[in-house]
Amino acid sequence: MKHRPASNAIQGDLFSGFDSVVDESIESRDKEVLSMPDAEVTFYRNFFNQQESDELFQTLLNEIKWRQDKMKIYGKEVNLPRKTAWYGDRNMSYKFSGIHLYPEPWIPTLLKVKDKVDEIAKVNFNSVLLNLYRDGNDGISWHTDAEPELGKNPVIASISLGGARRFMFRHKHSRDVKAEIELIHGSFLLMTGVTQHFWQHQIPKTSKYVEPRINLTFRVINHSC
Ligand SMILES: O=C(O)CCC(=O)C(=O)O
Ligand SMILES: [Fe+2]
Repeated sequence: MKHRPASNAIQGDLFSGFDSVVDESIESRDKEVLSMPDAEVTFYRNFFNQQESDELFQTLLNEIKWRQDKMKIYGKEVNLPRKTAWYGDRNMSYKFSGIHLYPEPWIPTLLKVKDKVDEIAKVNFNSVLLNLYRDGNDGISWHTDAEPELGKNPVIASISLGGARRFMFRHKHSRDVKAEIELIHGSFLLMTGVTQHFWQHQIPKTSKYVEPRINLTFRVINHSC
């Protein structure tokens, strides 16, 4: 499977409405600091090389216990438009609607990814949420990653594998302030600081043909029992 296009990692201008998109004075050639107000967002486009990314995608597709979760819309239960999974430390649980949820235990492939992500983010992540977008009908609608369990300024470390998808940001106080990046195979997007206070994000559905995509968002969940 070939996922990485030669050059169009970011389509056209990364952002509309900002003069300077990428801070080029940064130490690593592969590290791009996005110029967004009220945010700390860094993008590493070649975090994993093509071969590593291909292998990771296949292994995770086969080994993760993908679940079809449901959500309530106007009182009606419908399938989430993606498959999901949650892995993490055993001593951790997450209370949701009065019930305790426990993560699946880490598997070696996830721990390998976690080590590399921990090192760059300088965080010891204790859980990862995985999303499988089977095709363009799958997506995730506008939200922030701001559950109380994630603490005041959550660090969200997001790895993308498989078909590239648009990742859109909109400012919570002025919705016409927007940003967008294409999350390509093997890339790493790191959101820190006050980002979740000011910006929502989404992966829009698309009628264009897109390859399946796996996303991993590493998180630190403070609540434990
Ligand atoms: O798939 C992505 O890149 C984003 C997923 C996401 O925002 C989430 O799981 O909270
Ligand atoms: Fe999110």
